[in-house]
Amino acid sequence: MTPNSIANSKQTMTSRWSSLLRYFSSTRGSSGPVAVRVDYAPGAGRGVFAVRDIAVGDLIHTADPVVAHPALASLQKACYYCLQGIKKQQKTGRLLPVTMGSANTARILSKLTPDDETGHASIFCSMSCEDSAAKVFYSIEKQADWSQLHAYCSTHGLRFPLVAKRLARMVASSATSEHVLDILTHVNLSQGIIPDEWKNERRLLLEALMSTTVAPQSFEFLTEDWYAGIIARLHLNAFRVERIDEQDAGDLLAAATASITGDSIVGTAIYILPSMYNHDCDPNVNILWPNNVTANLVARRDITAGEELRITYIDANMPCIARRSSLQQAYGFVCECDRCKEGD
Ligand SMILES: C[S@@+](CC[C@H](N)C(=O)[O-])C[C@H]1O[C@@H](n2cnc3c(N)ncnc32)[C@H](O)[C@@H]1O
Repeated sequence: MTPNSIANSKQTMTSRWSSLLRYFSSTRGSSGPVAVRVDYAPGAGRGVFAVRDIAVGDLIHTADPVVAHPALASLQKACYYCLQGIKKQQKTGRLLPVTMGSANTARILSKLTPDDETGHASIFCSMSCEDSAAKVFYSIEKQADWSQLHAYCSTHGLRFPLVAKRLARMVASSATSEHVLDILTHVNLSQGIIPDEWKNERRLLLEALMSTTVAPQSFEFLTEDWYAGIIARLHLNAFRVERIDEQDAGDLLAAATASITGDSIVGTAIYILPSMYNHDCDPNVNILWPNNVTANLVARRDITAGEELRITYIDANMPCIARRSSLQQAYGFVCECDRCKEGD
């Protein structure tokens, strides 16, 4: 690297950082002015901080994902675009969005492919979701046979390749940039070597995309390095979107715990601002999905201006040793929160 290119890359980082901060400073809570800023958090990289006092139960801000994908097991139970729950009315067999309670009938559109091993159909909760999906990914998706990639994910219990699949289609249709996740932190590959599993997933993805009528040049970005960069970021930043049970709805801790431990996973999503939140085993913020894939960041207790806002990445009800080992394994850090220090 020449001194000039170093200066340029620093400038790019600085301007990226300030545009990110500008974005964050325009993020408003439900009640009142800007509630958060992103700054350096000692010992944990970047973090999110309160810029004003926040009361328990306040919605601090909402966040829409960069990309999301329903779990394979939820394909007939959630909107293929916004992940809103959909249930079948017993009497009529009509499909209704779960949270809206209206007669807005969801429609089964078409099978992903006629010979899709999963046999699932994609369902949208509204015309607007169907239109948005068509614009950003669905028109390309409908042309391809995803059975091999889906079967691979089912067999190996994988969800990240599905998110990468949707992101690749969004990039190919210019709905987003191939660099959209660059700003997020990522796992470091051992000796920089891309694991064979990731190479295999990327090959299945590329083969399916290449079988569409889209010009092959549209997928030039989909190199092994690009794919590895996406998966490496999903590992540290992706959220499991889970439905809040009605009985948990009034209890924020129960709802947050259910969203981490529950087996009713609706899908996987990746966000920018929520990915900047660090972990604490006694968090002051919950991340919840009351309706669909739009995340709600809600205060778990009264928070003072300047305090760092933290969520929990794991089931905080586990014993200390289990929590620490799970954080170390999945996120690569040793938790030094007050609870862990006290061995609680
Ligand atoms: C989702 S990111 C959170 C934002 C991150 N700090 C950043 O700069 O982008 C998760 C990573 O943040 C760091 N982190 C989060 N919580 C932490 C904590 N309690 N202690 C130390 N590091 C933490 C770890 O490196 C972890 O892999």
